[in-house]
Amino acid sequence: MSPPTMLQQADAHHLSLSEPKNGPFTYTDPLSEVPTLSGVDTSVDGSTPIIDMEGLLGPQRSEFVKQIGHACEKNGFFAVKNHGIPEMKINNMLDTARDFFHLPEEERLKFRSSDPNSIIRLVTGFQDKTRNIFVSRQSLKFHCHPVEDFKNQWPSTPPSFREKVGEYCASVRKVEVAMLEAISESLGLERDFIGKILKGHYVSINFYPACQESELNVTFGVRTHTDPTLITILMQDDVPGLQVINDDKWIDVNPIPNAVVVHVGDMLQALSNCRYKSLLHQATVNCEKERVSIASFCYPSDDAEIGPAKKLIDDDHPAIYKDFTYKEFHESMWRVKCSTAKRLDLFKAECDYSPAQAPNPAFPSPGQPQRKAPLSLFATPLPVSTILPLQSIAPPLAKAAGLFPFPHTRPLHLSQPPSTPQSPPPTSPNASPLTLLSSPLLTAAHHIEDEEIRREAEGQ
Ligand SMILES: O=C(O)CCC(=O)C(=O)O
Ligand SMILES: [Fe+2]
Repeated sequence: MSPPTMLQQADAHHLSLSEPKNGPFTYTDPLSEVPTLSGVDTSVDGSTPIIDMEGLLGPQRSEFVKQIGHACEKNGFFAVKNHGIPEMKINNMLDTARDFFHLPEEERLKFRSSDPNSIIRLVTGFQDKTRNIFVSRQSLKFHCHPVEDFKNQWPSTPPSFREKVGEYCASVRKVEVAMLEAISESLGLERDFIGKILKGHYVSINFYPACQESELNVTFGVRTHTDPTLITILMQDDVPGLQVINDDKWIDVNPIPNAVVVHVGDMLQALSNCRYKSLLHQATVNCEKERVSIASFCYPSDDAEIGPAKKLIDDDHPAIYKDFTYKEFHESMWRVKCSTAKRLDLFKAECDYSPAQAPNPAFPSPGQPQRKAPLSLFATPLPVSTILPLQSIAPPLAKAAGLFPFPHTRPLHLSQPPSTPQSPPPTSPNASPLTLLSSPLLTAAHHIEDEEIRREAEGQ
């Protein structure tokens, strides 16, 4: 018998770590709760607002700015055509991404890292045993602005990786800058208002293998989350998979050839004083075809002040958030356990909790022992992957948080109950966000598992 591969070894370790325990389960996150398998409306074509970026360069600019503002406010996302990224660069990027994920696993595993601050890291699929969900996305995440500062740390195989990825990243950066200018203007702010705090750009190459059936309940490509960004620019190949919440419905955002999709992220929600809401989205997997998407996350500099823009605050629109720095937000994201749709709540004006009070497994303070990286973060834990017609829940938690205007919530149900049911405590609609925080009573195994789930959910 051949020796186990690195992934199989890591998987064995993962399974031993993540056996569900009976300890107190203080963390409830309906957004990543078990999805429903039916009863979800998906949209008809035509529900994706499409912006022609060329319009921003012409005499009708203000009209296009208005369209962008409307799409951010009403939908939280829009597609952009004529963005100026040459088709060849897009195809090269998608091909290179596929080539990378078709490399032997040893080659890919060179990039695994437990450090959320590392320049580059590989994250693979995992099983959330508590909820009996398999999350199939594998992703290579890396910093890329300016390209020259980072590309030496990117893969040298496939041999064209650095060149092709560098070309795409440099082009997509121009779109980000142009979009942030238009978005600033759409809020009535100076054109460079958001650009002035813009710092990096981080890419996640997402690879969703084609799935087969297994006995697990549900497979997600990536679970419901918001992105911790100003905006995210997503390029999809031709395989559908992206779904977003819109008007209380999950809708498919099917690929439009050569168009990118722009999402509102958490930082823009804060800056805009909640006028633009961070987009809840997820990705499904496909039975027959693998899928690739390229997410470009643009984020502010560490010391950037991210409160609501002063111009957007008045008696009718009091500040919903305090001023905080991106560094504080980013650290709290790893420090505090809560769903991605709740993490901004810790910075709400009325919230007197300091995220710095929570222990931080990812950034230990001096004297706090460094947690060993859960191998499961990097392992593809299952030889099989599931595919069921995946749909997900409407997010009652987001409704409770006042984030999204859901007139009703859908029931949570499964075609069959999870094999290891674990009931979270009931969440009252008026519960303070702090009821979702981690508890020191949480067992180590839960800690690791939730940490892992959160990393995955954050689109990080
Ligand atoms: O692949 C997709 O369509 C979504 C990916 C995503 O949400 C992310 O990388 O944050
Ligand atoms: Fe995302």
